[in-house]
Amino acid sequence: MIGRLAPVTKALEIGGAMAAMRKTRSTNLPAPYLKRLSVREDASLGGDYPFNLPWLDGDFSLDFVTPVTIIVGENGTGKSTLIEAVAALCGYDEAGGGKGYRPLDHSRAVDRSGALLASALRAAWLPKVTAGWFFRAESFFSVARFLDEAARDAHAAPPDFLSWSHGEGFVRFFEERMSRQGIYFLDEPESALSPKRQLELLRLLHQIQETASAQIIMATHSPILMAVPGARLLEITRGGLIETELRQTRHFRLYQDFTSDPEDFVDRALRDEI
Ligand SMILES: Nc1ncnc2c1ncn2[C@@H]1O[C@H](COP(=O)(O)OP(=O)(O)OP(=O)(O)O)[C@@H](O)[C@H]1O
Repeated sequence: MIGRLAPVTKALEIGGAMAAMRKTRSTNLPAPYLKRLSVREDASLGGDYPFNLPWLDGDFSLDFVTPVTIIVGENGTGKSTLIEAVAALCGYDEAGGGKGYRPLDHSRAVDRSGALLASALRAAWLPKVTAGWFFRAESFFSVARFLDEAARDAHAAPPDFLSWSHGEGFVRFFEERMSRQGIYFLDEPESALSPKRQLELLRLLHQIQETASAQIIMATHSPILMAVPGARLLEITRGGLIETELRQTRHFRLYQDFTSDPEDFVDRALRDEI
């Protein structure tokens, strides 16, 4: 009797798992889901920040053609503002978190520039996905605390990302969240990660790029994270966003210069010759 029931139980378990997976997937189409970003015809550009960013004009548009899109550029070129704006346009709080999460106290002057810029933009989807996350290193701790409190309120086990080191907590968080279908925004995720931990994130991003199981839009200064095979690398400059390659980025060339002869590099840097 047991022998006959076991396969039935197994089949039920597999059926249950598949049903659960189907429940968390809203589409069988591959990423990218957000296909295009463009400026609304009725947007009034110019004037004050963020509408005066040098690359933003009426013709600005950005096509997403790969599951993983990586945005690079110098400090102050507008990467964070752009990521915040796209995240806000997709329904995320510009302070970071999941949809509907308001983990930060917005009464205390959190910058609204991303949401402001979102009002000038239009998004085209195929299909529109509603799951995902906006990861910002600076708000990770309040988000993690919020997740623990929300789990406790629901009498569930808290995810407890904070009882790990910063880097370990970040990587655990990425592994847990980004294994699900959705759109994920990452703003400089390397900030708490050692180069070795960045490799763990690189592997995860590579898997997402290969399987097209989620869409990632990430701003980074890390040459390791820029190196996801197959991902589209865009450099943000005053003139706009241009497609580039890892070895052409200033970040890569600078690190290459440094590692090939650190003493000479530092010497030149101290004389302000780099
Ligand atoms: N609230 C604000 N008011 C006015 N200017 C701002 C404001 N926030 C940012 N800026 C300016 O807008 C530009 C873009 O800022 P942003 O933070 O998006 O750059 P970034 O490329 O993400 O830089 P980083 O690499 O340092 O994170 C910068 O010149 C910055 O000084």
